[in-house]
Amino acid sequence: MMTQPLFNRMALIGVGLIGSSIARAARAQGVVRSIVATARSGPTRARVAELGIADRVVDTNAAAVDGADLVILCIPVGQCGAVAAEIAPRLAPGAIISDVGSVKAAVVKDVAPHLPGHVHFVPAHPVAGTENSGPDAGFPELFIDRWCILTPPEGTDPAATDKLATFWSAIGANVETMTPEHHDLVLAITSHLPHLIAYTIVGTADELGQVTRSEVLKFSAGGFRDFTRIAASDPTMWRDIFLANRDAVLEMLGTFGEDLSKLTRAIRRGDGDTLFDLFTRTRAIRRGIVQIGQDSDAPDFGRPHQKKMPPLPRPYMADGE
Ligand SMILES: NC(=O)C1=CN([C@@H]2O[C@H](COP(=O)(O)OP(=O)(O)OC[C@H]3O[C@@H](n4cnc5c(N)ncnc54)[C@H](O)[C@@H]3O)[C@@H](O)[C@H]2O)C=CC1
Ligand SMILES: O=C(O)C(=O)Cc1ccc(O)cc1
Repeated sequence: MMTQPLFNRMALIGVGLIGSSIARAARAQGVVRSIVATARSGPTRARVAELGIADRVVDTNAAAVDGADLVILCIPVGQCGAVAAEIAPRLAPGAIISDVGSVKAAVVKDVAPHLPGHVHFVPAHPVAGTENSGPDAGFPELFIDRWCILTPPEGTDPAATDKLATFWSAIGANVETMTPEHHDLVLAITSHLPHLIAYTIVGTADELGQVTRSEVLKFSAGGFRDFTRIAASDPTMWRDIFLANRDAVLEMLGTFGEDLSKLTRAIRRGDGDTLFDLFTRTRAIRRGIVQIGQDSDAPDFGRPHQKKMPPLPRPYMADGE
């Protein structure tokens, strides 16, 4: 019985946390025959070559996609349109073009118009990550038991979507398909707003000047410490996410603001019942999430070396297994 890679040549444009994790996981699972990688900066390309996580490192995005049957953009969402324009003339007929961006509707709008009719565009978002960036931050187990959401535009060949779903399953993810708009609404509340809150609270604490550096460290065993981890996330990536998902984030912020006002009023009035009822409900929600097992403690993501990783799934076996 032969183990057949799912793709012949995978091109990764951008080899930071996500790109390098895909490279490591895809190689570990034998899902691709070879990996070509590129990144915008020379030092990153040199580091990727040094780490040996790709078979070939090339200098330009256009050169990277030559002959690739899978191309994944692993770059900030604000860069996707320009990069699609750069690579479009060199894309091989039948290739699957995907991305890993945290926002989907804007990426579809920016990328799709540049792509030739002879390729398949299947956007994706692995809902897995950490606050760290760059090729050294990646690890092959990142996607295990995490969701990967595919948002194929209408009219996408279902066989291409299925093939990309198989790829993500092979590197450990649970795959779900939805529209880009639905994705953006859900992620606005589950991921984007929490990051905005973390950036705000850490910024506010800093501005108030009520905590010195040493006191933050000393007393950060509680919630604030978790916020500082999230608020250490990449500024370029998160600037792009908020600009690209503006409408959904603003909608969620509106609701959040109303709820915050209700809590403010309850505190001002000494209305303990309102506080207690909410905290009881949210505790049950957290316990439900943990039982479902789709999410573990977020702080652990940031310290993968301290986390006991589940075993990798067995190598991908193509037809004839
Ligand atoms: N960091 C996280 O936890 C997660 C990030 N994502 C998404 O994945 C994407 C990448 O994020 P990370 O890997 O964390 O970023 P990163 O900062 O670690 O890596 C980004 C890579 O893109 C390259 N790059 C930037 N602009 C480029 C261009 N124009 N051409 C070629 N290369 C370019 C950089 O050189 C770098 O190698 C983003 O769109 C982000 O929204 C998705 C899930 C989780
Ligand atoms: O580090 C964390 O807690 C994250 O939430 C990582 C993350 C960041 C962006 C995504 O689109 C998905 C996951």
